[in-house]
Amino acid sequence: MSNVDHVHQRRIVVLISGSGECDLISPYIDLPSITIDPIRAGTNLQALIDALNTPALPNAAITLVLSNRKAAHGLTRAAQADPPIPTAYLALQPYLKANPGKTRDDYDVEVAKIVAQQSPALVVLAGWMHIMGEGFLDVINGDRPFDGEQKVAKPIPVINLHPALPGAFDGANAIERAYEAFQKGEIKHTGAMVHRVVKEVDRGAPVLVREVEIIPGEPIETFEKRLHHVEWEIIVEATAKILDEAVPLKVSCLSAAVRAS
Ligand SMILES: Nc1nc2c(c(=O)[nH]1)N[C@@H](CN(C=O)c1ccc(C(=O)N[C@@H](CCC(=O)O)C(=O)O)cc1)CN2
Ligand SMILES: NCC(=O)N[C@@H]1O[C@H](COP(=O)([O-])[O-])[C@@H](O)[C@H]1O
Repeated sequence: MSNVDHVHQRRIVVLISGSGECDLISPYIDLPSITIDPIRAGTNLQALIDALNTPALPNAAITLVLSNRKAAHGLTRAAQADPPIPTAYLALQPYLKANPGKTRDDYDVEVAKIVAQQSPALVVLAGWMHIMGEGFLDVINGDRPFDGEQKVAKPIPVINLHPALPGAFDGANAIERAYEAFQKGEIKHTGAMVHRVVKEVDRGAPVLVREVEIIPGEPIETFEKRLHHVEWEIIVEATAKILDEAVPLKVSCLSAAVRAS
């Protein structure tokens, strides 16, 4: 299923990073054994796109995909969705270069402005590799204006997909770090989670946590493939869960019915 008319759909904005290397990676075919960077292939965005308006993710629309990497393959995935999903690109260093005197905080506010203008019910970080500062969080929480005096009417929930268990491997490169820790006998398994986004990186309240085993002797590529499959499941389940909290389906359908009458 795809993104359909989002006039009456529950609106989602997805943030991604990534590169353009991974045309061969899809949520529904086995990850190739070749060593390409699966961390930024947009496969979790694809899982969300494919779940839209199915029983897994009913009455929902992705109204924007924003990337901080121009070559992110997720931008292609969004453009190839049916109907195409609008995309945007805004990276920190080009922004600072183009706006002398502006700061990382200004960049974070600009990201929040782009997001807030979509009036989303939910923001999903699906491989977004930029630490959000207070500039973003304060705008999204309604504590700071994003355009003149304009503030978001109520806090917009933000969730992040992270390939580790709560408190285990915060930050970037968690998959590799967990695999190495297993080889050293420091952990018996790892996992993946979706958590709420707060200022402290990867320390927001878990929304969905799923353990992933590491099999002794298996190469990292095999382990990583198994972990990504888990991620593709939990990102859809967690998105549906938080979306239902933000805009209960009965309310969303009722408003659609009223508009249609
Ligand atoms: N305030 C928060 N921002 C973000 C969170 C969060 O929980 N709170 N989650 C991250 C996602 N993430 C891990 O899940 C993560 C991504 C990136 C980094 C990081 O070190 N980023 C560097 C730049 C790295 C790069 O550009 O490749 C940085 O921002 O300077 C750590 C953790 C998303 N944001
Ligand atoms: N710290 C954040 C982080 O590591 N996020 C990770 O980026 C990948 C994105 O994959 P994708 O581009 O194929 O969706 C995912 O493995 C996700 O857990």
